Amino acid sequence: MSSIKIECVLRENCRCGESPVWEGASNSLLFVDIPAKKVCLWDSLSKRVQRVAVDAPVSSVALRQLGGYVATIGTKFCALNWENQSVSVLATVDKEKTNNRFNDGKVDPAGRYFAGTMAEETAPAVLERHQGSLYSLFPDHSVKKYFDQVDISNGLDWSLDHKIFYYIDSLSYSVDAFDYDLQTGQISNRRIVYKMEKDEQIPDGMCIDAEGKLWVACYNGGRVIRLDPETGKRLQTVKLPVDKTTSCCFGGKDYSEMYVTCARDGMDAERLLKQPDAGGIFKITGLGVKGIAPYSYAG
Ligand SMILES: O=C(O)[C@H](O)[C@@H](O)[C@H](O)[C@H](O)CO
Ligand SMILES: [Zn+2]
Repeated sequence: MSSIKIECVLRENCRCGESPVWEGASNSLLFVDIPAKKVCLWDSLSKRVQRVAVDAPVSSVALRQLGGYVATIGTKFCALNWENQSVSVLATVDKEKTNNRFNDGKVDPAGRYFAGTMAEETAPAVLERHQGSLYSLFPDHSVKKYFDQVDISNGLDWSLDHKIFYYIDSLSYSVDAFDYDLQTGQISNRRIVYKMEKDEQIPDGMCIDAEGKLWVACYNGGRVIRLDPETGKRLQTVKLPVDKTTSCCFGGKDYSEMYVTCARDGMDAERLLKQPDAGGIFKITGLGVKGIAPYSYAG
């Protein structure tokens, strides 16, 4: 057995930390704090953080082949120039839904930026139902809409052979799979691969490991779980010292470390006293499995 170590590497006090992405070229972790409207870049060597403020909730961030990053800000797919901190809009969705915003997003193996929307919450997981949709931004900046009726669009990733797209609508309490056509970006044949158990609470962000197994952050469950999408079985549970674990990614040397984001919003003063690292960035080592490098947006 490997010995698992969990460490809060950055006490960022995020209201809702999300979208951790490892940037190998800079040995850094990118992430967002959605309601705080900021994108952060934590240098794992110097331990320093750079922060860029934007003008609306920023729900995901990803690498861009041209340099800089892309991010979902409000209901816009945007390019983010890190050097001069400027944002340019690539496309806008849900124009008629004024209370909507983007939520989780990730780039597919062909360089398309997938992200879904949701109604803005009045409290964690309290919102008008069925307002969200799933979209992708193609490299030519055109937008494809896949489906609507989503509650909280979350965790997404692709199988190692790129033939399956994994997706979470949080309030369905399940992890779903679709057949994926990498050439066209089409999805089909939705099915459930895992149903959350009660104490696992709300499924949130997700990533795949180098063995094709899924890691799901459990919001209010204070853990990440490892799932076998082929058998539908949970293989492992790793508990963290914070309840509101929101997302996870692999990073570090050879992608052998896992980074986990979490939230403070929705915790009362007493809970916050017991969980002083809530809103921080956690590093898990000793998992004995590696991840894969993130894909970069191709437009
Ligand atoms: O980051 C997200 O996915 C949502 O924006 C968050 O608000 C919470 O994770 C959600 O409330 C949990 O269901
Ligand atoms: Zn999320």
